[in-house]
Amino acid sequence: MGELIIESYGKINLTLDILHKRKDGYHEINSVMQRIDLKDTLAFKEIDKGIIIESNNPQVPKDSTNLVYKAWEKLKQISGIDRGIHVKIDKRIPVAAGLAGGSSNGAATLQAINQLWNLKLSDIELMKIGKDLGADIPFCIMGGTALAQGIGEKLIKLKPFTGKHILLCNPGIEISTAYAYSKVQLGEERLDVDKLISCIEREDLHCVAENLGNKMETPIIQEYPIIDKIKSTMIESGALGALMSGSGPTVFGIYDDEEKLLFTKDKLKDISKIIIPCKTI
Ligand SMILES: C[C@](O)(CO)[C@H](O)COP(=O)(O)OP(=O)(O)OC[C@H]1O[C@@H](n2ccc(N)nc2=O)[C@H](O)[C@@H]1O
Ligand SMILES: Nc1ncnc2c1ncn2[C@@H]1O[C@H](COP(=O)(O)OP(=O)(O)OP(=O)(O)O)[C@@H](O)[C@H]1O
Repeated sequence: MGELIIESYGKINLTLDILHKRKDGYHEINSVMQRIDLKDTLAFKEIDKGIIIESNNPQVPKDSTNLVYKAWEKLKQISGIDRGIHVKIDKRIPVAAGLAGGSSNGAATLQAINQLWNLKLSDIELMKIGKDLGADIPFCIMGGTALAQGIGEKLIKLKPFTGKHILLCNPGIEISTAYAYSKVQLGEERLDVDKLISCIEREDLHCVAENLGNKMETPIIQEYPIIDKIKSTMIESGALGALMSGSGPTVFGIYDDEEKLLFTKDKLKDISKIIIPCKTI
């Protein structure tokens, strides 16, 4: 039996407003999410029973806490099919970095098993199933550019914002998503998400870069000032805008010019080891 290869893409949040905390502990958000071409590659092979997870990155859990495991378990339960799977994760997306690496692997697994077991579930159905495993999974299935509301599962497709030069820089700290949410100051002040959407609709890159925002950024920077240092280095070296993505700590810079991106890459070398150029897709 051959392998089924699925590419598992990361995301950035161009804007992330956090509205309030719900009774179930989750937060309502208003966020523009964007797929990037930084990806893990997952290779799936059917086996008789159980699940075996392998990865080139030792930070990736191999047990039931892996979203790949959770996706397999959920589809077994829904379909009544009890077949095994062997998954090799070639990890390139930094772990616990605000880039939805785990969620994206979970989404890829739902899509892979849907094919392997011939379940004929639509993307909408997979998104509904995925939402209970992780709030970012529905977007990882949809991809592109989208407005995400609710806990992140209510998605509205936006005009594609593709081919933009992005530089990612991760200071090598892991931040748990639950922790980042717990640090947010909930208040009346709102980010202008509509403005950002209008910039995307007009294909105005400068306008997008000027209207980036993330409610998690200030409290996380208070704890990890290096994030601010990365942002200012990007801006001083020619980025149009820079922001922490999701729950952090990865910072992304937006560029209109690849030369400036490469110049920044050089400037960041002394601050961080993880510097990744990519593009929006
Ligand atoms: C920060 C973002 O990446 C922005 O896109 C997402 O909201 C996080 O999505 P995720 O990592 O898929 O989150 P989950 O794995 O579902 O949740 C992890 C934890 O984050 C918190 N959480 C998550 C999503 C949300 N809308 N509100 C929350 O309060 C909850 O404490 C939850 O227990
Ligand atoms: N397939 C996976 N790849 C990486 N981490 C995973 C995976 N499955 C579960 N995890 C766990 O999830 C935690 C968060 O990792 P992940 O890379 O998803 O963070 P993130 O990019 O901040 O995600 P998000 O933006 O969705 O909050 C890790 O600490 C890890 O233990």
